[in-house]
Amino acid sequence: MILDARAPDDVDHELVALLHAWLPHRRWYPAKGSDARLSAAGAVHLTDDVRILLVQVDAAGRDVLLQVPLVLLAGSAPVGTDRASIVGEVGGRTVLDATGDARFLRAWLAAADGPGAEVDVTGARVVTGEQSNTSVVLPAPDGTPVGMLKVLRAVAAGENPDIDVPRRLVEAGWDGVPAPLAWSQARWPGPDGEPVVGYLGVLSAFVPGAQDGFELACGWAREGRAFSGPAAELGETVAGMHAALVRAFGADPDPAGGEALARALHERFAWAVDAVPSLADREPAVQAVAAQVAALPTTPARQRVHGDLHLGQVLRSAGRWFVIDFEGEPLAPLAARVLPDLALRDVAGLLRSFDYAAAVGGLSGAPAAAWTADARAALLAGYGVTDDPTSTLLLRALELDKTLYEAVYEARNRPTWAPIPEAGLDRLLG
Ligand SMILES: Nc1ncnc2c1ncn2[C@@H]1O[C@H](COP(=O)(O)OP(=O)(O)O)[C@@H](O)[C@H]1O
Ligand SMILES: O=P(O)(O)O[C@H]1O[C@H](CO)[C@@H](O[C@H]2O[C@H](CO)[C@@H](O)[C@H](O)[C@H]2O)[C@H](O)[C@H]1O
Repeated sequence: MILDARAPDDVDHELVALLHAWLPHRRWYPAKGSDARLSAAGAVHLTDDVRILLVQVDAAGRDVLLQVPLVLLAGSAPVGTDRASIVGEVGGRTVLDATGDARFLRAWLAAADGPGAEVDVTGARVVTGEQSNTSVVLPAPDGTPVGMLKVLRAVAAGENPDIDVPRRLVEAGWDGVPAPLAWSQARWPGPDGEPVVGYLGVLSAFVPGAQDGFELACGWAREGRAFSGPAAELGETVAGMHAALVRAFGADPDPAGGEALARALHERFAWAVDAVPSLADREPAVQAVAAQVAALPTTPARQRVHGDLHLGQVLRSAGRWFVIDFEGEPLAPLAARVLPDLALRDVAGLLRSFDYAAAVGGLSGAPAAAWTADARAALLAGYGVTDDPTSTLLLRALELDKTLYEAVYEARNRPTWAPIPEAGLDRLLG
């Protein structure tokens, strides 16, 4: 079923006024630190007291349509309500963030497509953490977690790789991804007023006992324990994922050689300098890497990839790795995130993650270098990357590209972590 958004009413406009104060403190708010203009683009009325507000966020250089599910309660918030979920008050009604609310979840599941799952919405638990979206654990009636609902925060018209790709991977027979169980879509007026359809969220099979790969790696780094075993298995898992992506979506030969990649690196650099002007003095070194890449007569075929693979996107359960979050880089436009790309981009993303895990795990200097070197070698061996000059250069260029992205990401979201990509640039640019 496709849910239709209604034109915004007076209550929606009042709700947006309330959100001015609440949204900037949400981890998933995409325009932190900039002076954004918020407006109501429409609302899906799930029940009389639950609505999904679609909020247009216009910030310098960024237009995002945000999904904000809200409950409007008569009277004050019930005792025990998490303070962070209280948005404010409108017309004598208390406004709550609805993502973990049984009323919202019941209505969401009733409107969703897919095989579905039997869940007890009253036992829902919102996951807190470093997220671009909001995830909710849903238990079965016996209390065992059965599904993970991801409420997408930035919504966009068209296919969503975070739903489409896992579905296709499961169809291609790959079991390294949690299977999508239910997904929901809405229709709202697009920029030219014509209706467009996009995804609101997806419920995926819950991976029991899963450990976040980043937390796991940070823990091992903190203990000074070599990560080569899990890293090698992760390399094998990613190789299996890439093979399944080719089965599902095919692959295109690369007619442009290294020039296309070099151009993309220049563009990434210009984008990064625009956001973080202090990067400008890296230009000669970035250009030198781009020039080497441009001289490559051929590069490997392009295929669908994960696009933002890092240790926070992999889960370890019962000695196996699972890959999640196929949304691509949240700071990139959707059209760019679904283009075929070099499979090595995902490998480079994981290599970057080892730098983060070492730093967050408290390692620096020679112990950090030794820990990351060991994990890197194991990942590359597990994946099957050979150390020929072309692969080495491609990986360096792709790591550089990712590090520039991270410099912008950290400046916008976690400025205290900005030294991690900064050190990465020092390493990659010599
Ligand atoms: N299917 C799942 N089973 C168990 N835990 C999951 C599942 N999917 C996600 N998670 C947990 O939720 C967190 C956030 O999920 P993710 O898809 O990365 O969201 P986001 O796009 O907001 O970053 C993950 O780090 C992981 O700990
Ligand atoms: O998981 P998301 O899709 O929200 O990805 C974004 O946020 C990530 C951080 O949560 C960010 O990843 C960077 O930090 C990680 C540690 O927190 C590290 O493991 C990654 O290597 C590093 O890139 C990701 O870049 C961003 O798109």
